[in-house]
Amino acid sequence: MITMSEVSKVYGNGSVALADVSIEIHKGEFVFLVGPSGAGKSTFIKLVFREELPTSGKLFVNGRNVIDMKPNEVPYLRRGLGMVFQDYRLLPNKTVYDNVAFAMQVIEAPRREMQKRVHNVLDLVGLRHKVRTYPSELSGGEQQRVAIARAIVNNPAVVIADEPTGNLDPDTSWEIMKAFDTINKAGTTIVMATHDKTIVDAMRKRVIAVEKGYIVRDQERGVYGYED
Ligand SMILES: Nc1ncnc2c1ncn2[C@@H]1O[C@H](COP(=O)(O)OP(=O)(O)OP(=O)(O)O)[C@@H](O)[C@H]1O
Repeated sequence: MITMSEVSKVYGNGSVALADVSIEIHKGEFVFLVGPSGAGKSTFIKLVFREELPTSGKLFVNGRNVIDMKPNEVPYLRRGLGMVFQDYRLLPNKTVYDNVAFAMQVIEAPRREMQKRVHNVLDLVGLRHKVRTYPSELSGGEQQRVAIARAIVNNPAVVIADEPTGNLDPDTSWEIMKAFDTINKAGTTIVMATHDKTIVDAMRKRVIAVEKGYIVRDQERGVYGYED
């Protein structure tokens, strides 16, 4: 699914965000990316969906060569990826239905198929009853569940989440994690950057720890490994 070989990323100001990272993430895995602030986790995620390009190395995502890709191939790469961010990034002037449907409209899905799929993914995150609601009328946890529904509506092979529970209280964070776990059990690969020790320690998934741009630990059924 994701193969990085000797990937480095140095930003224009000289910051080394990733250094010589080689890693393979397989279909169906659930991977936590952990590490101190500024370690390189968000950069890792940005490289995968090609918001940033590596300075050197090789990167393949869903069988696509991310580095040599032509600009018109980038939308195809991103269609195979679902993105979830800490700040939800919903469109404030669209209803829950339209926020989720929007991702399907972009690929010009037939209307009936779209309605069915949007309702299915909203069921999956427990929010079908909110279809006509606007984001400002929802709690943070509900907004994040809408963002998760939007991320999976096109059935991506991989869902990438950057601190998805960062703005949520512990109980709500667990609801969000249950949604991710359900999606993963249905076969979708999940890569999640997080600072949430409680969640990582309880879930016992693969843990990749990054420090100062280097991978310092890669553990099956791992733990968070840092004090909060
Ligand atoms: N656009 C940018 N330009 C210059 N330097 C950057 C940029 N983005 C990130 N960096 C630097 O790269 C390093 C890695 O940053 P990154 O955001 O990937 O870390 P992180 O592990 O996600 O941190 P956090 O947990 O705080 O979100 C840091 O030193 C950061 O200051």
